[in-house]
Amino acid sequence: MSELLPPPPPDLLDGAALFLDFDGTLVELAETPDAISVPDHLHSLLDRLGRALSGSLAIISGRAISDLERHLGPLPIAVSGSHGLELRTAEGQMGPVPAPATLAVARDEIRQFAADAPGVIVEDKPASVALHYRGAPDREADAVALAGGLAARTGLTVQAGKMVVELRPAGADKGDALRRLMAEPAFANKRPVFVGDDLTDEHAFVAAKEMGGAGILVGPSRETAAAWRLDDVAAVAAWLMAVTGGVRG
Ligand SMILES: O=P(O)(O)OC[C@H]1O[C@H](O[C@H]2O[C@H](CO)[C@@H](O)[C@H](O)[C@H]2O)[C@H](O)[C@@H](O)[C@@H]1O
Repeated sequence: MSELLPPPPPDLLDGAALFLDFDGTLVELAETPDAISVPDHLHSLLDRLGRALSGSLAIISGRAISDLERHLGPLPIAVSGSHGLELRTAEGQMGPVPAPATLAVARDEIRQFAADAPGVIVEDKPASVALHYRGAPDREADAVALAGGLAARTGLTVQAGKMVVELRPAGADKGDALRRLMAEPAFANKRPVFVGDDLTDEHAFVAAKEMGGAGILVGPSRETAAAWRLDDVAAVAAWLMAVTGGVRG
């Protein structure tokens, strides 16, 4: 049970490869996907972490890589987007997995639903479509039911998140992205540490644990595969800043 999860120890990143989630971990959640504010310290923090960890640093996000770079600028580190469906390493880009034809059906029906639901937002990604109801929480049950019905009809998978349901092809998840990145030379022989807040991050917590590392849950306690916990985005930044100076790569 996660109730008693302690904060991560200061030496956790010694000999580690670090994988960071984005929304709710590096940036505060906002009313809409585009309304986030990237903290001023983030670029220098990522830069310092990358050097301290000898390059074994990656972002693994549910956002599309192009969307991440729209907010962060060109990323000089390894990155996975769309919950593991897209991956880019120093050697180049893999994916996204080809969008199945049924995704067009899901996009259409989700757009129709949103057109009649003020506050609901549709986010198109290369191989998936997300339906955000943070702006209309009373439509959660309808959104979840629509996603479930579409999944049953199209064979797509539902990815639930914070005030969002997403329809995506089965296949790679964040855990798979972590495993694939750990096979890259920059990550070889390291111990993976994944930091994340959302349900989609549980796949990566499991993968990190299986590979001899650990997960850090961000936010309130819940049932989780993570071993450590930090309270919020500010606590993540404070911990990363505090440990960066002392990391022995
Ligand atoms: O894996 P992550 O990097 O944490 O991305 C997860 C999803 O984040 C975004 O949605 C969430 O953040 C929005 C901005 O704060 C918020 O408005 C929304 O309610 C959250 O679900 C992003 O838009 C999604 O594509 C990501 O899958």
